[in-house]
Amino acid sequence: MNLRLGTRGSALATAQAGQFADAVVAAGAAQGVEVSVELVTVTTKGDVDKGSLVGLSQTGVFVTALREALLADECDFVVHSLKDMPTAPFDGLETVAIPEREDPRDVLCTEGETLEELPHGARVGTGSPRRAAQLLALRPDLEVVPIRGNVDTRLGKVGEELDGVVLAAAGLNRLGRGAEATEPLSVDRMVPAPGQGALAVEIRSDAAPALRDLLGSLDHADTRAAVTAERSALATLEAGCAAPVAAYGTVARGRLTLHTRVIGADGRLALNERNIGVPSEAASLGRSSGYSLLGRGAERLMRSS
Ligand SMILES: NCc1[nH]cc(CCC(=O)O)c1CC(=O)O
Repeated sequence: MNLRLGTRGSALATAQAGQFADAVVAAGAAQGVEVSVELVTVTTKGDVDKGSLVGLSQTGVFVTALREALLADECDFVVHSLKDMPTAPFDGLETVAIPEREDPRDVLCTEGETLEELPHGARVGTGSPRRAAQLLALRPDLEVVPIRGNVDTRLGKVGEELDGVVLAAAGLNRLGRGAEATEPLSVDRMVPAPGQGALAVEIRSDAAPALRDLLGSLDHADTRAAVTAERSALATLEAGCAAPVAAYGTVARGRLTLHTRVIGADGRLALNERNIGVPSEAASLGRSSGYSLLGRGAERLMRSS
């Protein structure tokens, strides 16, 4: 089977596409099918536009061009960072696999100081309202500096105009730069973005059964349940990935635990919900967590940012 995998051209996107392509080839070999995967680079509006990420990402610019290329049969499947995917389903496409999640945590990258050790008023860069608010909750004295750009650009500012940046561990690891993380921030201190560290693999709804089976074999049930709950909380809150909404689910011993956090822009007020359910009802667990937060005033808190 000769397959075309559509990917963005950024270093992170091509790294994760390449790693996933290797996994597809290995899955084929395990099933006795010879598979080759060719990467097809698609340029997205998010790669071109130099404006602020906030607002842009909400409309899923990173994702739309890949989906259009898939619908136009320029490729056979695409891989997205699940974190960047809008929660609304997309007509004509389906998520055939959510592979096992990478490290879901955010990490602080500095010249050696931990978050606690950074000097008073240190400048820490992030373009994410979720990271900014949680940073301020932990260290109200910090100056959070809005930045965007690829991982390389962000890391390059450390020791220059910034004392540190916060990035996703998964992105650094996929780029082979995990050693540049100074301190992983625990999922309780810095609750991750819904879907952080996970990938979503999409195919056309009319894809051949052999392709569907091959890619479907890479689905990881526990990851799928966890991110389904996280994203359903996000959708219930009617928040995009630029909102100060964090959600992290885990499956252990047949139970799905979901921690959802909505936090005001200055970090002084946070609402937390911790809910436990079963993986088969992940979506409803996320929904009830979202509704509880709305009932407790989450909407006003989200508007404050
Ligand atoms: N919004 C950008 C983005 N989308 C996915 C990742 C990498 C990690 C992941 O899969 O969550 C990143 C970079 C980052 O947030 O540091």
